Amino acid sequence: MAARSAAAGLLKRALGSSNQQQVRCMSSATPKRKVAVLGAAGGIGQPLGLLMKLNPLVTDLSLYDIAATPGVASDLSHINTGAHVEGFAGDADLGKALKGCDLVIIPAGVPRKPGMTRDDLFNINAGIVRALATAIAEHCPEALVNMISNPVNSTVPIAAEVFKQKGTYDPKRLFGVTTLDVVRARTFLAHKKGISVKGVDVPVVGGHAGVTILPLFSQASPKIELSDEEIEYLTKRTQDGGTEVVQAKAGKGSATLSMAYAGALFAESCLKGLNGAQDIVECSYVASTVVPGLPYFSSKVRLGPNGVEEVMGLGNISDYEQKGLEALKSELMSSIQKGVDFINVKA
Ligand SMILES: NC(=O)c1ccc[n+]([C@@H]2O[C@H](COP(=O)([O-])OP(=O)(O)OC[C@H]3O[C@@H](n4cnc5c(N)ncnc54)[C@H](O)[C@@H]3O)[C@@H](O)[C@H]2O)c1
Ligand SMILES: O=C(O)C[C@H](O)C(=O)O
Repeated sequence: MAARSAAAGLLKRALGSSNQQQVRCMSSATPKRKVAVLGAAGGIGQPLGLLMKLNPLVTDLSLYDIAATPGVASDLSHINTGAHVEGFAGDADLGKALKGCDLVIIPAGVPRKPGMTRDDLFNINAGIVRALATAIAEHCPEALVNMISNPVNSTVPIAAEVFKQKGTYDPKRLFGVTTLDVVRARTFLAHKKGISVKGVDVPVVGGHAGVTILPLFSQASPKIELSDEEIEYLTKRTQDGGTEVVQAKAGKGSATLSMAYAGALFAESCLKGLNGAQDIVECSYVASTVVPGLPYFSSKVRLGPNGVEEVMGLGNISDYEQKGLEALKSELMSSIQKGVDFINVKA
């Protein structure tokens, strides 16, 4: 998948060659791209802002949070890469933060503590996402939206319903970010088999919570023989990856650094697609007809100038994965419905 080369690019940039980058960024061949991070002062928002500041595809970086963004923006603005950085704090500034954006990344909202499910975040995060989606519809209706805020299985339908009400909905432009599941599946597979993670890829389909996360190890590349026990272990570990971090952080939040990395990979692929690159494929949770009865589903998606150019099917999956697919349907559907109802059903 394209994310692999993007990963190499991110690392190369993070390690140096920033002067070269600046020159490339200013070349007339690179279109101007404004990217906003909403929730930019948070655990994900700050390192994600850093990674976007290092990305030569970003010409303007708009950092928004309810507070503290001027400091984060001032800090990042001293880095000698091309992106112009501005910080915006509070409701009154949200419109300015969004105006002219090509891509809006949303890691705003509360994270889990041990013992919580992602759905336990719904009551707080649903309202935050509704407010941010409303502002996007008003100020940058054509931007691509990368939704990180949990529960992703519900926050994507929430944003979609807001956009529908505002008359701006384009299913090609709204993405639930599930890249961290792919990043984990690659890492866990490589570790388990004692091979280099370079070049390892694993599609992950379904949604982004517990059993709705369905890694397809039968489609891993390179082709790797796995026993039933290994598949069971790797599947569970990928599904529980977020909980593993929540428990290790012991009350101090959930994955932030690995999420910032994954979010930056996905955002870079979106920007490359917008800029006309061919064959950029990522897994993402999008409006879908891949599984009848599930209006949103994560699968491989081909990205391009319009956002989603093609939602790809599941391909051949193993009997074990087919069982996993059956097992995720009811939970995923009820999370989707909960998001839809939050916008449409009056309490
Ligand atoms: N999709 C994924 O794979 C994935 C991975 C990790 C975390 N997450 C989710 O990302 C979210 C953020 O996690 P975090 O660790 O960065 O949390 P955090 O608490 O460290 O940061 C969240 C930030 O959002 C800000 N915020 C709150 N309301 C806002 C609003 N209305 N507008 C703008 N900003 C607002 C807060 O001020 C804070 O700075 C959580 O919901 C978490 O569950 C998703
Ligand atoms: O697990 C969480 O709550 C955060 C995120 O969804 C993750 O997968 O790390």
